[in-house]
Amino acid sequence: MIILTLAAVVAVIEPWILPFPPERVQIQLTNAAPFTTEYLLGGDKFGRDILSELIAGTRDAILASLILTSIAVGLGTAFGLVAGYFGGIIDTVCTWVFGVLIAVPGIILLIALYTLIDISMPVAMAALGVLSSTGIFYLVRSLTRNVRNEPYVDAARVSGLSNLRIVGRHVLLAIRGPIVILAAFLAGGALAVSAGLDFLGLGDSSKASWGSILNDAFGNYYIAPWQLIWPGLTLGLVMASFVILGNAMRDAMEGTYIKPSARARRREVAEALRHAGIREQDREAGGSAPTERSDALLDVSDLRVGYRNGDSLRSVIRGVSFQVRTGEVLGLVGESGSGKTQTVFSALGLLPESAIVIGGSIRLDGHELLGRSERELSRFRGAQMAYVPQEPMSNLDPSFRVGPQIVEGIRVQTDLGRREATSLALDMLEKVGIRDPRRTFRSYPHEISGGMAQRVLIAAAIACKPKLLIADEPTTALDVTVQAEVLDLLRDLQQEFRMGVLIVTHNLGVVADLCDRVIVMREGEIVETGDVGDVLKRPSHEYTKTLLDSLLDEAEPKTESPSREESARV
Ligand SMILES: Nc1ncnc2c1ncn2[C@@H]1O[C@H](COP(=O)(O)OP(=O)(O)OP(=O)(O)O)[C@@H](O)[C@H]1O
Repeated sequence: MIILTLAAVVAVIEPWILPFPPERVQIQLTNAAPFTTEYLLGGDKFGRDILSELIAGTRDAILASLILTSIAVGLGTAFGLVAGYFGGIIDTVCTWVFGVLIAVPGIILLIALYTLIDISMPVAMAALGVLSSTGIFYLVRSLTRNVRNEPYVDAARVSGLSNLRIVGRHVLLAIRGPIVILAAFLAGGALAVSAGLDFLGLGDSSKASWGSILNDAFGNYYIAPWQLIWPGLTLGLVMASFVILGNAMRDAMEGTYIKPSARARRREVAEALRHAGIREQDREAGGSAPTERSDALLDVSDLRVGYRNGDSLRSVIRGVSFQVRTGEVLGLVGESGSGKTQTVFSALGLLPESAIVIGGSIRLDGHELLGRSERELSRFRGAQMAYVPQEPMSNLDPSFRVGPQIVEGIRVQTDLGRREATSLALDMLEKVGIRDPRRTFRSYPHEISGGMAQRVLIAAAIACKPKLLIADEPTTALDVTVQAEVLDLLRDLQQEFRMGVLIVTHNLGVVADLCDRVIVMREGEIVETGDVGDVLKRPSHEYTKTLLDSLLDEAEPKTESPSREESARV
């Protein structure tokens, strides 16, 4: 860091600190030894001061490094983010263009350009920057693909943030570590390349440069071998400083890159299948045309969702229909894999790209949600429907303090200024039972407990007073005492705000505690629905009885469902 700062300072104040003009020749000091004459580092074979030449070459060396690195990082990062985040055709085009760039032999091209049209150093470095952006592009693209399905990115999407903001703030911040490190290595490499070109005599011969000093010393090797030391040492020290800086940054930022979750990896595999020729969303569903109004707040009708499995389509939601009314709490229960999350993700617009909505409709307050673009959906999320996820910790962006994440969502959904949004966020934190809202507001996610993180997410979800709150297993990741507190909190808030609540759970105890009505799902279908009291007292389906039995046994709900034949007998 000290060496790099020194080099940068020398580059700026170079004209004022030169001991001698670098081109001044004193024949009597030709090959003068270092520390013996007025030339501190000695004289070169023409009688010029080596120290003055080194100082004079610093500005161009740093400039070359800056131009190449900033163009490579700027281009690679921008296109990598866009390709990785949006995928599809944008990704295909970007990957193709950068694939072509990677095949261009940069140094040979530069030598040809220098020889044929005598380009200037900044132009040469800019051209090399464009060619070097491929490494950054592929790095950023792959990191972005891993991060884009992380729960906290989904959470940002659900809170209504635009894609630009999500990419610029949440994704870029999560992946910044590796980019900074690669940029430091690129900067060192750029120095070597520019010195190498000058060494070959391709640069501006009227100006002193580190490469040309090295070249002069090399030609004079048998007479004054020590002349190689100074340019070699300067180049080596600055390049090594860049590499050490890169390593130090990697150590400092270790852990800031969030590893892809199993879910994200599963999605990537599915996405690869889609690229192998699988059709995108089936547009039979929904559409954005206005539809007839229904009394229900959320009206899901004949929803069918599937995933391509080789040549066949595997249905995971098979004709699901239900309604959530204003002020009502509806529980969605079922064994693992029964389709609860896929159902609520269909409403929230969070299904992975590989999902195919085969048919049906989901209306929120009379407005069809299926088939809408991200931009259109963001008008509904946050203000109209909000989401409380299963894993509170992974739904908070670890790079930001808790408070600004709530404020950000509020400001996107309302006209409030920063100050008012901050005060609303603090009020909400207090409302969800956080004792010291200001302290929590200023904390990073890793500084708060899981229960507190879930309270924070509930505060963020209800801040804009949504009509519908969707909670996906909101207590599963919490310990038992905290579970009860969070359920109490949800009940109180639901009554205070008169929200419709759709709560996903595999736990009939939660249903009994919180819900007015319940839907029991199995293998993508609804097998039983009704008022909680009726369903729990007189379950009509064998599978519901199995779930109830496991609850009464005080055991985990059984995940083995009765066979279809057995169910059919009921
Ligand atoms: N990306 C995907 N690709 C293929 N199949 C998927 C994908 N995501 C989910 N599924 C399948 O959809 C079905 C329903 O999954 P879903 O996550 O909705 O279940 P769930 O009832 O919410 O289970 P859990 O309680 O374990 O979260 C499962 O069989 C699952 O394997």
